[in-house]
Amino acid sequence: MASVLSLKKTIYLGPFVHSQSLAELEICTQGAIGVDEKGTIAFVERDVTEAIAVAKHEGWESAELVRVQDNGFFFPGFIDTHIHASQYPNTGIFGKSTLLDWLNTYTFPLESSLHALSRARQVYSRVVSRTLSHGTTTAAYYATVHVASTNLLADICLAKGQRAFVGRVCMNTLSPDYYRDASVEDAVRDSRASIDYIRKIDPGAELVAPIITPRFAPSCTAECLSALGELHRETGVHCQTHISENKPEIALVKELFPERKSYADVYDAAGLLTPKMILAHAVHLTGDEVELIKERGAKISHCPASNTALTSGCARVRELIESGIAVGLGTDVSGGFSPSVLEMARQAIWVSRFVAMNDGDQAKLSTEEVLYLATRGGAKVVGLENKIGGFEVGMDWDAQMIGLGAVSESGEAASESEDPVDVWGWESWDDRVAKWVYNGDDRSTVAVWVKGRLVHQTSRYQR
Ligand SMILES: O=c1[nH]c(=O)c2nc[nH]c2[nH]1
Repeated sequence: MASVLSLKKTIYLGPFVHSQSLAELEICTQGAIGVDEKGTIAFVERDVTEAIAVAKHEGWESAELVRVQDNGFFFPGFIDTHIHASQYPNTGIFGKSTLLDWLNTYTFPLESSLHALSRARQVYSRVVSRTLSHGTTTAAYYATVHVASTNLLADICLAKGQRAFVGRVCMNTLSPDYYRDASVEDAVRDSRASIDYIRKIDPGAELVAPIITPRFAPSCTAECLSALGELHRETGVHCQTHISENKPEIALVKELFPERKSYADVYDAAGLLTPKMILAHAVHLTGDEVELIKERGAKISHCPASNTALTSGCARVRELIESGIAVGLGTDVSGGFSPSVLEMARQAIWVSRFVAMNDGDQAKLSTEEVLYLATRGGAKVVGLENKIGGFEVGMDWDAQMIGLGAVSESGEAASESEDPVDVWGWESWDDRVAKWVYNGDDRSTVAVWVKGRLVHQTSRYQR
């Protein structure tokens, strides 16, 4: 990793957009954000000229200046709260399967092939580069059961400069012979080995941290879940798993854990339902489970593309948010068909509209709300809400420069660069942002920074 201390003081000039609350998006059309040598935001100025912004801050006279290009704006980096790095080659491949047959047909064979480090290097290098190019500055990754390739994913995140939680997957039952933990002891020993390694390569968890990853209740015995709960208590490391994604899965959990009141109770009994747990999906939770998750302070990753692709169901996100649970967005590659959190924001809007068709208009999520889930909401889910997700003094500069295409008077694109969004010049700023949310893609992401370090740029980016 390039040392963050080698950064230069930089002032980012031009419009910026970020969430102030679930429903409120601040759009500052003439901003100046100063970022120090450690990649931390030192000041945020609104409605200032370039000259005044520089003059106002002693010691910033020779700071580097980065100006917004192409009708664009700075936006906080996206936070993908649930992504299987190991499944990236299968993105878009799911046929007509549903969860349990999808796992056996598509997922386990691919994941098991990543025991080969050469394959793991190829897949993990690509997924980290690809997600960075879509503006994902933080990702909560599932790797595989293999310690060496899981550790390699952490190395790659660190080298490419992506903030990440990296989890070695645990699965000691109902899993194929060729891809499983042989025993509870193995699951714990190998999880611990990966935790120790990741803590060694990034001791202060500046960028990369381990995350304990029981795959889901059907693939872990009660003994295994409890042992991982104990490891969680002992190490203080975050946890991630799946919950209540599809109905046959929920029926299976009932059959496997008859002594437990609910799916959520299975995790609670194991000591895993804590404020550091990220639960993916949560499509079919009962009222009692929502209550329990809220009481325990566990968080939820909403994965709309996956839930539609695998016909799992439509999560009732408004109810989850209103119950007080922190919710973020997850691509869930490769149950989800896209590595883009911007696409998830769109998909979350669509899913909420399908819920609204049954439950009423209050279920609909707005553009502002899904952008909150993609940034500040995600930051809460991974426990970094004081560090990332918005532009505040003291937070890290995890950001993306968004560019939008301009239309010339002749009706042609004003610049040579391919841009999926046409801006005519008469739109309000709210409308520009909406056009990006509905039509933008990685071509709109001109440059990306994590902790002040430039980690991705397109050919459009000029310094
Ligand atoms: O969407 C999902 N992807 C997975 O890999 C998985 N494993 C258990 N449950 C799962 N759900």
